[in-house]
Amino acid sequence: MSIAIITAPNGLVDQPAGLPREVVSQLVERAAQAGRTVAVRACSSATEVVDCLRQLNGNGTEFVLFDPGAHSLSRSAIGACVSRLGKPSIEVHAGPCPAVEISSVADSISVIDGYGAQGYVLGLSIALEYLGDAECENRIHVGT
Ligand SMILES: O=C1C[C@@](O)(C(=O)O)C[C@@H](O)[C@@H]1O
Repeated sequence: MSIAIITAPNGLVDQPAGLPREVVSQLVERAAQAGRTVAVRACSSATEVVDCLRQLNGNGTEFVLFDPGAHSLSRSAIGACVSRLGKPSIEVHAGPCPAVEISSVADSISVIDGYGAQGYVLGLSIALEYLGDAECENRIHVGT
């Protein structure tokens, strides 16, 4: 029932750990509207990202948004880890990212880069649509 969001160390400029509080609120609210939950993990090292990904096995996570960080070696290790998970995923980068190793990751839906923390909000919309919730959400009308 849930979407895992894993951020990398220094994934956002001027934001050493994790996502801004208002972005987390947007993510939680948007997922809740669609009857889902988000689990946001701010990692402080590539090892932690890998550990987080491993913990997603069999815990009900349906979709993964993740930032593999800057280091190319750890990026490929993280890419392999996501591939092994076998869950649909989107790689999110705050800034433009030249290397897209994730294109080789099984079940990868997309790569989002250059939208800062809002990239996760965009990623969540894509994830919810992919999981088939967008239609259900549109059945709720507030106002006219
Ligand atoms: O957008 C970026 C830049 C980056 O990809 C880099 O190569 O430095 C590292 C990512 O963690 C971050 O999200």
